[in-house]
Amino acid sequence: MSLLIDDVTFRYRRRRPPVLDRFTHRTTDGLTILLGPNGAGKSTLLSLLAGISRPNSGRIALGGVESTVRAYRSEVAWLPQHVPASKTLTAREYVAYIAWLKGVDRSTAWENAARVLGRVNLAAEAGKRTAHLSGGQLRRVGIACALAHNAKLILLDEPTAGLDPHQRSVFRALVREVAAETPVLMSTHDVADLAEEADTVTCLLAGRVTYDGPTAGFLTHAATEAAPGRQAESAYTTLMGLV
Ligand SMILES: Nc1ncnc2c1ncn2[C@@H]1O[C@H](COP(=O)(O)OP(=O)(O)OP(=O)(O)O)[C@@H](O)[C@H]1O
Repeated sequence: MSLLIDDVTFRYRRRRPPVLDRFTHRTTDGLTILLGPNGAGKSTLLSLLAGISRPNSGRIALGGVESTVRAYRSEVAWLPQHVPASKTLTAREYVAYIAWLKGVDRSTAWENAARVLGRVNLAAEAGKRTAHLSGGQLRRVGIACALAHNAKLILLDEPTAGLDPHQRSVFRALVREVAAETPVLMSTHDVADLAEEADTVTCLLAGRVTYDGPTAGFLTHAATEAAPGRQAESAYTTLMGLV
């Protein structure tokens, strides 16, 4: 199902320069990664796509459903950059609660929660209160929340931040598996780790697109002298005007 972002402009305050300036994009199936330096507008874009904020102009629609319509939010799963812990809810209760809020019935939400916690390697922590989990474990609870209902689009805001190297590689395998069924749009600073996994790359710089297309095309921006395994970083550096 395709996501249309048509000529979207967004500013946090009137008379301030826009954070996103006439941004247009149509997501394809599979995994799209969103790259850009700090402050480029990646989280802002994802919160617009999650239906949390509204564009000042332009439109966002998923399979023809506009982001301003209530039904849109239950079609989209969103992992924000900061996952708030709960003092009272266990990991399983937390994930089940999010699934229920997205419209899954109680017993299915409870079953789904156990299944997706297993997929993010947290089965052993399912009964622990989220406030007692480590930062990386809480992040994985957030990823589980994004998988716990039948979303038509999954948005992940820096999902690998704070994950240890083993969990990063578990996550890479998981995201490939998930993206084979449901389109995933994910912001990341892990250019080297993730760019080569992606089907599509979108580069943002100060709210404008510097590249939007297949990963193979992105990699052609690498310097000819870039070492093997460093092509993605080199392409990023070129597209961000850092050389
Ligand atoms: N709530 C807010 N109010 C005002 N300005 C904001 C707000 N949130 C973000 N901004 C500004 O919008 C711009 C884009 O921020 P955003 O968080 O979208 O960038 P980002 O690409 O996700 O950055 P990072 O890689 O550091 O997470 C920045 O200049 C930031 O200061």
